[in-house]
Amino acid sequence: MERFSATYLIETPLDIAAAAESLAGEQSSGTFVSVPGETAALKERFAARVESIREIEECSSPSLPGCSANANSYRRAEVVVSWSLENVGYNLPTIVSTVQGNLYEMRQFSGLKLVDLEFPPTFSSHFNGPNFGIEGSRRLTGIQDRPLLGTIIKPSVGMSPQETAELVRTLAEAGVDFIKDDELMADAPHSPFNERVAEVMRVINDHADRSGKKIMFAFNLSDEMDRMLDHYDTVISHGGTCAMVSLNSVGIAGVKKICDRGKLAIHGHRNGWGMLNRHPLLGIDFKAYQKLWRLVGVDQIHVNGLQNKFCESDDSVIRSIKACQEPMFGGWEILPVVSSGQWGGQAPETYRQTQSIDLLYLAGGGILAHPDGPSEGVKALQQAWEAAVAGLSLEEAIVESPALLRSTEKFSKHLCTGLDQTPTSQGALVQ
Ligand SMILES: O=C(O)[C@H](O)COP(=O)(O)O
Ligand SMILES: [Mg+2]
Repeated sequence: MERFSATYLIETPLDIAAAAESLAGEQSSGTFVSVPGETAALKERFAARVESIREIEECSSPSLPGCSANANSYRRAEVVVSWSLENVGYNLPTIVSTVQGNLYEMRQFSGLKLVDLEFPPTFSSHFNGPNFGIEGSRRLTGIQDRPLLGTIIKPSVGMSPQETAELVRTLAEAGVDFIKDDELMADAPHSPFNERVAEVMRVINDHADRSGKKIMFAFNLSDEMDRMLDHYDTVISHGGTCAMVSLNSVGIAGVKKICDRGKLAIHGHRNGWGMLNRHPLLGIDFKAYQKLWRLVGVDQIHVNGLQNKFCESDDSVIRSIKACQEPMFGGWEILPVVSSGQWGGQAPETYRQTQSIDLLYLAGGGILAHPDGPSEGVKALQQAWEAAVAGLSLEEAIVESPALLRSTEKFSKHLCTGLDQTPTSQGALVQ
């Protein structure tokens, strides 16, 4: 029977091999004590296996509270554990409970992070993967030879459907490729979903008729299941091409049901990510996280951005972008969504470090709060990316682009760029 595997970064005061065996036991046929039915034959077939252990380093204090031993030394190691597919079948919620379930609460560990996942080839025929991904998102927007450039409706909450549509009109005239609802706006009393879709799509369809360019708008479906399915149909009936879901709030099964419909590109917003990843010795690394969402079928996924407004380091963002662009089962690329405090000034460094234009690059405040208005904000973003791909630095780019110069004057002072220089000793491990 095929096996799937997970790689963990663990920290423990105990013997590493013994701690890893406890993890494998708790996450398969074992518990805190052996039970009569756990025969040698059953274990042979269903017990998780510790495949490898690579010791990394020792530290003198625990990274997390709640560890059983009061020790002087804690050891860190990378551990690979595998399970037979016979334990779970192709059941994604149960696979998640297997690889990231109760193990996080085990007293044997003072730190535990899921860093990678490997699935056997039959997963590629059982799951669709992204229906659109990078290539399909390009096809739907008609943009082939540069990053897709877009924005987020702001203020995130408080605008009526008509006001939202007016803003969309301005952005359309300015030449934006993509617009999305904020994750805080779904089906609010002051902006009912169906009404917002009707108003916004009228503007987008008019603009497409006149210019031939259809802007992709990611309407935020996130809600209870039946309403999400109804709202999905609303987007289709108005000629929309994309819908957004808050991945962590809607959950694996809900998002999969949406993706399986296969008619709209699905924009995955990962709000709540800090809770899953901010601590270097707890949670899940993006490398593993994005693989789960590719299995679910998400087409576009957020990765923050360089010099973002949050705490994620630039190195971590670059690793996330590259993880999305790495094929899974020989394809299934997912489009990385660079978003968080972006305004174009980060474009040269983003391109220098990724050498890629397969990005959806979003600036909310960075376009809408441009000192000369949103149209100039869009122009600044476009010119920043033209310069970036031509190999220019930001300093060289602003000589050519007055709009980007104005952005630089306004936005660079808002962003902290020193985070990379101050990782903790733990942060240096995995951030
Ligand atoms: O949903 C998002 O991606 C954020 O709201 C980004 O907004 P910002 O560009 O203003 O940081
Ligand atoms: Mg947002």
